[in-house]
Amino acid sequence: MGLCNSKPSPNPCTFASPVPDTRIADVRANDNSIPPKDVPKSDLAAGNGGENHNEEEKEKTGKNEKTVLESVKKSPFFQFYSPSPAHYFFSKKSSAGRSPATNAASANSTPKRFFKRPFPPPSPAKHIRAVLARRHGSVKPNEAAILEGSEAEVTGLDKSFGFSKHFGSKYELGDEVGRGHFGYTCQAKFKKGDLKGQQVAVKVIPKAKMTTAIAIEDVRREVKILRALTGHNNLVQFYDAYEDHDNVYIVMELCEGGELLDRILSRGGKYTEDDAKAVLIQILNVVAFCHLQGVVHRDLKPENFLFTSKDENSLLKAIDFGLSDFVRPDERLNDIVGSAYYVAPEVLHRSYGIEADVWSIGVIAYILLCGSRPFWARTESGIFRAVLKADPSFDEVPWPSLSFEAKDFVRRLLNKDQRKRLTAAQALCHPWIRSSIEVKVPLDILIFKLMKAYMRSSSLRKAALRALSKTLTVDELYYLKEQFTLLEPNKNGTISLENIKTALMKNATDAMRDSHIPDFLASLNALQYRRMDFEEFCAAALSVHQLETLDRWEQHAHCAYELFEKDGNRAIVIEELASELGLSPSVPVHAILHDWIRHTDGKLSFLGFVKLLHGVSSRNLAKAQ
Ligand SMILES: Nc1ncnc2c1ncn2[C@@H]1O[C@H](COP(=O)(O)OP(=O)(O)OP(=O)(O)O)[C@@H](O)[C@H]1O
Ligand SMILES: [Ca+2]
Ligand SMILES: [Ca+2]
Repeated sequence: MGLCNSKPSPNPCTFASPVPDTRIADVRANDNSIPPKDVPKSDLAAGNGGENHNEEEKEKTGKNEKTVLESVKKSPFFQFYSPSPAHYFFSKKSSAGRSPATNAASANSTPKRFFKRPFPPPSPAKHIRAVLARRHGSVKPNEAAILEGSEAEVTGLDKSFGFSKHFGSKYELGDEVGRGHFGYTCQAKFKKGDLKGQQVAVKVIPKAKMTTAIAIEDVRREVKILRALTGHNNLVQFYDAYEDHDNVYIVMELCEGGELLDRILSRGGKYTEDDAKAVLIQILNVVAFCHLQGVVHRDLKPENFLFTSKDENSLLKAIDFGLSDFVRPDERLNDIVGSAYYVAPEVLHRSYGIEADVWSIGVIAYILLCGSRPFWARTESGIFRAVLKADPSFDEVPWPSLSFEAKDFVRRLLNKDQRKRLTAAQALCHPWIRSSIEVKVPLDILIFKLMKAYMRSSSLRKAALRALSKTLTVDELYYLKEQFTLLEPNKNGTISLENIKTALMKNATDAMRDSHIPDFLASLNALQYRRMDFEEFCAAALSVHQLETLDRWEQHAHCAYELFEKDGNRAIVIEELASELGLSPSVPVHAILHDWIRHTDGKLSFLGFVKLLHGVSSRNLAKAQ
């Protein structure tokens, strides 16, 4: 484990450094000059002194990080935020259109920002990609351009976005309020009109940093997604985008309460369970909303959530859609992007979807509750190893004193298997969340994915799922009931295809069209001529993979099998079963399905029943062979 201790430090421009992905990291790495008095230098040496340790030693040192943060906080020499010599280089006042190098220190920026490097690499995603590529020795020629794009100046790129060119005449740019790898954000004021004097935030992205077609596309997509996603309370309000010869300007609502990370730090790293809940509910809500629209954020971390005001109960807003993308529920993405501490294992395996965001929320939840990072090491490869192992510790203080539900909640978000992980909407139904606060559960995109699979299933599988749905407990039914209610406006006990479409349209933004969710729904057309009652809905929308994670799964399955025996099981020959399952003739059905059928009476065996519940395809059966 490692402490969440500070803001991003300069991301080394070369990838050879042993410093962990500093997007999330570690002001310590920057301050070589003034170590806090009480803290052993070795513990601070994440960025520069770490080379004295071998990696195991370094990871051990990390275990003490909590104590380190505490002593660091107590120390009168808590100088991590104090200006390094670079401060003098940065200490001029901000003005519009200037190089970010001269913009780092403004009256409103916290001193730690002085440590930001003038020209960090344009994409942290590349950072992760590059590390992996080096490790696997597999940089493909087209990736080489992505990886090295920041170094190799690419000419002939079209850097016009078609945005309005009148930024300067509409807004007066003020002080810098924040900075990331891609740009810097300033306050600005409307110069004239009804809104004269009203404050906004402007993210300025220098075109000089857009050195590859991919970097340009990233900015285009960031604006497209911000423009399309509107109307959620926990999402920063986008106003407009502008450009001139030097920069792109993204104008949005000004959030004056600072980053979630700063608030975590100011509380000494820890939140009470109730305070953590209040933060997590807002994060889960906005992420469920993005997922319903078919948008995956891909860079969820405490730096990318801002409070609207300094108020304790201020609203939290998601920002920075710079790495976001459109994705359908049945689509897998393969580009490795994100921030190392928060990246999900399946992203490193290059096959992921919206579930990756929920993993990152799990990491945030873990940090909120205990003040430490769940996956920590001093090198990038060490962090990736920890992520891939996906075995966060719940043994150390304060975990033993936290509630069982809190731990269960975090565990279910940090499930290594993306199919077993809770969705954002499901997480809002977790007993830990709903025990103390009444939460309005949003519509879950997972429902549509599962219903689609159900509609395409054989009658035998539908019967098996029905049997399983009858074994669900009140807690498990809570989420399904909530979802059903959202789809059932007439409260007549059944839903139709029309109801589903209406519910979606009610929640739709332009992003939903761009992510092709309506096309995805075409598969539910079989519902056109009939309605679905709650019982069938439960069978259609339950996730077998998720139920499998429960301690009582065995009981569920046996109980369901007994029900299936009474009402659904029937004698079936292997060929018929194969055809029911839609297996292709190339699958050696006798070898595979032999044990699925009970030899005494030719009906489905328990093994066959459980396999059927999971759903089979020729492909996964061939793989299992
Ligand atoms: N609407 C806003 N109101 C106030 N501050 C903001 C706003 N948007 C961004 N900021 C500040 O600017 C910082 C950088 O913005 P943002 O995260 O969008 O940039 P980035 O370059 O994409 O960052 P990253 O390095 O995480 O990719 C934020 O962390 C925050 O401190
Ligand atoms: Ca950011
Ligand atoms: Ca970003």
